[in-house]
Amino acid sequence: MTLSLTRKEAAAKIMVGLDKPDAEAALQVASRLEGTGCWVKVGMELFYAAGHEIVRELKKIGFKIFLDLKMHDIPNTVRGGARSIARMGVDMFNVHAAGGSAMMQAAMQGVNDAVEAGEAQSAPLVIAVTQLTSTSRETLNGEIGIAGSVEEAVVRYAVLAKHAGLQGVVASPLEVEAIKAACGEGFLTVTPGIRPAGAALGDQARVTTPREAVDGGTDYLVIGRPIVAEPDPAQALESILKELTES
Ligand SMILES: O=C(O)c1cc(=O)[nH]c(=O)n1[C@@H]1O[C@H](COP(=O)(O)O)[C@@H](O)[C@H]1O
Repeated sequence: MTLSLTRKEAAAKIMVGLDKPDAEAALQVASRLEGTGCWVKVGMELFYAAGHEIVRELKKIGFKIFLDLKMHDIPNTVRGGARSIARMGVDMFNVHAAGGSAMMQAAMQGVNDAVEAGEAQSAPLVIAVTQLTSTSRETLNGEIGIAGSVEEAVVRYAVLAKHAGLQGVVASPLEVEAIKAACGEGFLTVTPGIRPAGAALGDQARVTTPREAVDGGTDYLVIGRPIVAEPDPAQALESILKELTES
């Protein structure tokens, strides 16, 4: 089914991955995206270089922020990490489902700790990375040692994340239907592995176009290089929005 979205609806689904080496480069792109209504994602490259300050700057501009640090550690460490993240006032962050349910529950506890102590005004959404979108079935079976299809592995992690109390998962758009069938429509799917027709795949293994991802029922599309590595990021975002608003 082809879903017809307004421009506002389409923009609110897009999370632009600000994968840039420093604050200056990130803010240069962000300034071009200001006012569009899209989210921004701050990942390891930018956060390890520019830390809390870049999060503050992006919030000041008015962006909703997905802090993508993919925590994966013992429960006590993740609980403390989640509390620190919640204090920063981001809207969403992620942990690895492979850390198991005690670790994921600890992330939720860390968020509650911050809210109850009055350190965070509201609780960020917490989502779990299932299988990285760069992972193919060959890698899953042959290197990581998990048998079966990628979809089976993703759904198993999604169910675990749901039972641990998380609000959603990161997966490829190819697995959204199966995740929603197993975890319910309200369980969020955040999907990288988005490539406009003809764009280079790079290291991504499980991909769809923006239109296919939306038609497949995803909640959020994470898009990095097809926007931020283009000479004109605003124009690149516009052409993706155009694709999503045409029925
Ligand atoms: O958690 C993520 O955001 C993530 C999970 C995943 O499985 N695959 C994945 O690509 N990502 C992130 O999504 C972004 C995708 O970027 P592009 O491949 O450049 O569009 C990167 O910032 C990745 O770190």
